[in-house]
Amino acid sequence: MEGVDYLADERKKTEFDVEEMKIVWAGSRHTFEVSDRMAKLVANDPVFRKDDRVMLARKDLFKNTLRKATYAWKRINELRLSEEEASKLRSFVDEPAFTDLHWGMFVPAIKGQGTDEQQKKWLPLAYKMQIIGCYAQTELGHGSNVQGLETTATFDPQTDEFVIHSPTLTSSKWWPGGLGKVSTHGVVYARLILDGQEHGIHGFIVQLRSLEDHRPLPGITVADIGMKFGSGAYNTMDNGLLRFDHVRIPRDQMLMRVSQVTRDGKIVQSDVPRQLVYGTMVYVRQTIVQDASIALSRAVCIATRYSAVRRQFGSSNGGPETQVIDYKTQQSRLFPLLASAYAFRFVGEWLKWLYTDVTQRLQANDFSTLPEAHACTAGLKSLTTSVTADGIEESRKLCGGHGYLASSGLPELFAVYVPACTYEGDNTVLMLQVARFLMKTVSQLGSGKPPVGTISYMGRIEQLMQCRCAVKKAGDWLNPNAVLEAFEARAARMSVSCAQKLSKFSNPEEGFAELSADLVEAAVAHCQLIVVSKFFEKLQQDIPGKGVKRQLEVLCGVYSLHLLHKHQGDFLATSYITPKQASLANDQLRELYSQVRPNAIALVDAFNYTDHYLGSILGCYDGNVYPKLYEAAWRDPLNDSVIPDGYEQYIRPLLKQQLRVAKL
Ligand SMILES: CCCCCCCCCCCCCC(=O)SCCNC(=O)CCNC(=O)[C@H](O)C(C)(C)COP(=O)(O)OP(=O)(O)OC[C@H]1O[C@@H](n2cnc3c(N)ncnc32)[C@H](O)[C@@H]1OP(=O)(O)O
Ligand SMILES: Cc1cc2nc3c(=O)[nH]c(=O)nc-3n(C[C@H](O)[C@H](O)[C@H](O)COP(=O)(O)OP(=O)(O)OC[C@H]3O[C@@H](n4cnc5c(N)ncnc54)[C@H](O)[C@@H]3O)c2cc1C
Repeated sequence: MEGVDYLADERKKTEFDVEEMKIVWAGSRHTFEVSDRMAKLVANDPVFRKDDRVMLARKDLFKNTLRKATYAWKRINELRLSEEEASKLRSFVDEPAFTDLHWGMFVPAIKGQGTDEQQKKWLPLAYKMQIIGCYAQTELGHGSNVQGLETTATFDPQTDEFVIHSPTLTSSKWWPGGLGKVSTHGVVYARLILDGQEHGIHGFIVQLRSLEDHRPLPGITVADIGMKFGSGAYNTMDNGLLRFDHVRIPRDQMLMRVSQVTRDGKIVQSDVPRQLVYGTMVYVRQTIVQDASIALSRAVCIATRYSAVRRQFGSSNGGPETQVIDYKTQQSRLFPLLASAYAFRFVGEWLKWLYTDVTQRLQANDFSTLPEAHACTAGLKSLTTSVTADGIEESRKLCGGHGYLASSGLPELFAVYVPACTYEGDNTVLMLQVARFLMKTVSQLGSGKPPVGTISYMGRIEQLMQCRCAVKKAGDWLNPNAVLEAFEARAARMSVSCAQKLSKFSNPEEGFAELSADLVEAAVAHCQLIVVSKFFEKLQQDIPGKGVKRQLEVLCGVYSLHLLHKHQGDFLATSYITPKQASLANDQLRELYSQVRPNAIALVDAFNYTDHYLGSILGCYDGNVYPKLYEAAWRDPLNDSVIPDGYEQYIRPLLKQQLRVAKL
């Protein structure tokens, strides 16, 4: 029935102020209002319909995306939206497109690595979309190993130009989003060669297509790399391949904030560290952490609402069956994901602050916090995307058979999201960067330079190596200090243990390679500690609204104790806790699930997602799932006719043949 709220009884159980929780989730009242306005604008505009996306063939799908992206740009200009509003509007359109790379990587690369003059020349064109750009770094042969890229940029002093060339098949650029069919320009990463000498990887602005007729410029071969995982999903994006045959660009199109090439072909290094060539990746990793909480919360919202609607078993005296959300097994799979979504939201907020802080310091030539910013963005990108990708798949299973239907929204969400574990740095490769940072920190302990920021706990290494958990009863695990010390001791001990093993190798690189699986585990422990500690820091803020802080305390407990339970092997092996204390943590966790239960629907309502954005029948706000599933089945093109196409050609002859066999 239209207008009936099938989840009304659930909403009546709520013990906190949902409207205030929406503000906490959004980050501020202002952000909430902007998001809410942009989400509704998109949801109410039929051009942004997306329920037919998974049915479209690639060409139609791609053209449809072009239509939506250009219409979104038109609306942004007509309504004179601010940068913040425009970015929100694009995210609610919820369809990967060339514009993501243009705004998300091409523009930031020029901003971060271009000189003032270069920014003045290129940014106005990019801001008006008079040129469209991509980020062309990865090649067929190398993605993770950026130093291994093969494209060359050779300076020709005669003409004052760089010659961009792809010397091998494996040097073909491969994957850049927006490159395949749309981009007119790219920031292309290549090995700089001056007078026969190599000078490492640098970024160059290269025009790829004519601004008149969109044809590739002379010497350029460009195409789409083909279909990717899933239907709909990331196939809206034209990931591309690109080859250069001695393509010439003016010298001033090398991005020269980090190093400059002079008219006579000499390289001049500025004070800026060379790692800033990787700066765009640091920026995007930080945004990916913020996006992880969005993707996970969408999946959790769908699974939570459906778990309250779905009933199986347990009817007594003809009464209703049990809501599947009441099964402890369902809660133990669902509520940690709900808590993780909130945890990632807060750590993402903090990481954005850290990134802004490091950017301001870099502008003042203070490079001291760059290694920590790299380790935090790399590690948290890796941790949050892995948990989110697994969490979306778990949410699908939490919805039983119906979760496998495209109309649940979960298969497409998974297919769109899962490459986040690979792009912007493979998650294992990134955790190894964190491990390097940790090993360096341990080796410098006692050098008189105290570790700061997220690594400051290492400054108390002696205490952390010796302390023992003081928990005596389950409720003691609600004490933030007990939880924090447990995570600090576990992380510190795992790092020190790796460092001790490493010191036995005469060749440290060999040791690092041999111990890399243990090192990744130590890095994960460190990153989980960061997330837990940022959740506790959030709770120290003034949080208004009836019961809001209390709910967040419960979720923080669920997040940290479920990690403790899942990784109890680490905590036990490092001898910080006893088996009895591990068991008490699990008892407390079960108790916390009971406290989440009456608030579960309100906790996902606080994400404030429109039905359009969720794109899921199972997750619709009113919970009226069954009639909607039934109607959606009838909308499938296979049901356009009672007798399917192909009946005469295949089914009829088959049945006839079986008849003949039966007669024999
Ligand atoms: C609104 C926004 C929307 C978002 C839009 C986007 C949507 C998303 C769409 C999808 C878009 C997908 C788009 C895409 O996918 S774009 C392509 C993304 N590609 C990658 O992420 C490649 C991954 N590989 C690397 O980053 C490097 O090559 C690594 C790091 C693995 C090694 O590298 P290398 O072999 O050179 O280094 P080293 O290990 O010898 O270390 C040397 C030193 O450098 C330091 N170091 C290393 N890296 C950094 C750094 N970054 N900042 C600061 N420092 C750094 C390091 O700590 C060490 O320091 P020290 O120990 O010597 O002191
Ligand atoms: C959807 C999508 C969009 C993309 N968009 C862009 C884009 O816009 N621009 C762009 O330039 N690139 C883009 N990429 C490329 C992406 O950045 C790379 O694929 C990514 O960095 C991983 O590199 P790789 O493919 O070389 O993986 P590989 O490094 O080949 O990884 C293969 C396996 O080897 C392991 N491995 C590799 N090195 C090590 C090591 N040192 N130690 C231990 N294990 C290791 C990895 O863990 C992984 O299991 C995109 C990729 C995808 C999937």
